[in-house]
Amino acid sequence: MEEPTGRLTPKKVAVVGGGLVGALNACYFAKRGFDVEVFETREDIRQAKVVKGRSINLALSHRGRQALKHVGMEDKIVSQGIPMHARMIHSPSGKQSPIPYGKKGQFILSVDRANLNKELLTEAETYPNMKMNFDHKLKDWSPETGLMTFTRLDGSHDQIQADLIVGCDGAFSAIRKQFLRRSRFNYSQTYIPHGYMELTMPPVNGEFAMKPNYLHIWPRNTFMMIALPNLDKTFTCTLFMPFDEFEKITTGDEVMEFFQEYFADTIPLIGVDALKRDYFRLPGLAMVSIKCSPYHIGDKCVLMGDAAHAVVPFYGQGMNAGFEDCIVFDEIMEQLNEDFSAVLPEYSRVRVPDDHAIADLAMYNYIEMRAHVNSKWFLFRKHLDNFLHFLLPNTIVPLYTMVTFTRTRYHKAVDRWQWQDKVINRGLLFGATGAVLGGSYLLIKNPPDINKLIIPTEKMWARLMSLWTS
Ligand SMILES: Cc1cc2nc3c(=O)[nH]c(=O)nc-3n(C[C@H](O)[C@H](O)[C@H](O)COP(=O)(O)OP(=O)(O)OC[C@H]3O[C@@H](n4cnc5c(N)ncnc54)[C@H](O)[C@@H]3O)c2cc1C
Ligand SMILES: COc1ccc2c(c1)CN(c1nc(C(=O)N(C)c3cc(Cl)c(F)cc3C(=O)O)c(Cl)s1)C2
Repeated sequence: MEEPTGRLTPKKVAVVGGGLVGALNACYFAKRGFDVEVFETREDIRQAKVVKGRSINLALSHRGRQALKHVGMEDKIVSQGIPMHARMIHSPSGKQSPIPYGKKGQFILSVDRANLNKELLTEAETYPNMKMNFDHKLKDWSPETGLMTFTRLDGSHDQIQADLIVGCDGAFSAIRKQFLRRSRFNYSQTYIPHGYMELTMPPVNGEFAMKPNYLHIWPRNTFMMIALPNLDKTFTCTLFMPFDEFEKITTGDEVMEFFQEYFADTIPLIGVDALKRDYFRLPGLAMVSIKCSPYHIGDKCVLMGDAAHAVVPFYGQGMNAGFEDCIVFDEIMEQLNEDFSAVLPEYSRVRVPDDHAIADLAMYNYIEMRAHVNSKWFLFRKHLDNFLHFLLPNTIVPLYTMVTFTRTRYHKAVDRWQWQDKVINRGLLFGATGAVLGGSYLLIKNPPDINKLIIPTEKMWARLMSLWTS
């Protein structure tokens, strides 16, 4: 808009949703000099006693760190996180096997969700061209005029106009509702049959109950638990289980039977009374996968974060992907001179394939882990990945390495992984064929003395199998 002085007044950007992505996005737009207003339905969480979150802690990896770095927040957030250099796989017998995430110095971070959100809100408020509006729930908005209607706790309404509306209002986005009414808007939503429940593992004599710099995993096919460390020396354990299994456990004794069968080593660490009490504190929570396209309407509105792509957490990438949305959008703003009519369609064109790829990957990993992954298979696959990467570092890069430790576009990481899988499978096939052919040739050329062959006895097989399953 042109002021009487001829000076251009900054365009107004409304960020709807002051969660992790909204708070970070507010910093990105404010840094560019826009007049930014954040509208968040909750009260200011920095004043709240308890913050109800979807997960108490999260894994922050490269993509998320790069996004934080762009607004000068990486060092502060990393300093408040706990490095996890490896996974620690817990077998049913309680055996613990570490698998490094990569080379020395390659680690992911366990960060506290509420603290991260608070830090980002506080950083956003340091910009003079920023206005925070808590207790503002978006009820409706018009794609034609950009007029938004917010309701307050006291029942009053606010009507707000903006040049650009950025929908960061999460998986059940109110902004996205207007998209659903439009022709050629694609939308899919899948609830998975598993739910999750968080349990706390307290310190033992003031120290972590388990080794702290690991992402602890108890892979049990249908069931799985993971544990991430917190700065207060507790672990937040997240139990993943089908809802119909959650519903079968109705008494404290049944909780104990279940944990004795699947997660016996955690019982003394979480505590019997705490398990019996906390298991019934909240029901298992649902996990949904949402994909949609395009992410924009005209030059007026764009969706980012879970509002655009809610993913199941089985790659630890939801927040990292949402944070990366902010960098990608900002890079396109730079390329196209902040011309919203060009930036928004280009953002959809570039970002939709990548966010859909990570949504598919996370769902694939959920199905894979539910079906095939127990502790032995998990160990085998990760060691195989790391071995092949060691052998052919520039040819075989594990998928999780590309996803977690690089900014390789998600869809290109999937393409590369599918190519690698073909190469490995062909290699294994040729290798096996070669071994069979070579072995047969040698057997024909030099037949063995049948009397000297060691035929495994029943007892030997039993011993072998007991070793394998222990
Ligand atoms: C169990 C679990 C584990 C996870 N682990 C990881 C992990 O390890 N690593 C990772 O990267 N990601 C993880 N995630 C995903 C991550 O939590 C989300 O991707 C991330 O929170 C998305 O941030 P967001 O800001 O887009 O949405 P949200 O965090 O949902 O924030 C949306 C905000 O919008 C506000 N809002 C909603 N509706 C309105 C409205 N109508 N008007 C105004 N405001 C509104 C909400 O109050 C909220 O503050 C996990 C998720 C779950 C469920
Ligand atoms: C707070 O709640 C949650 C819930 C789930 C997750 C996280 C935090 C953090 N998560 C991470 N996943 C990866 C990963 O790439 N893969 C393939 C894995 C996937 C699963 Cl399911 C797993 F158990 C281990 C790995 C692993 O490789 O360690 C990371 Cl790397 S971090 C999953």
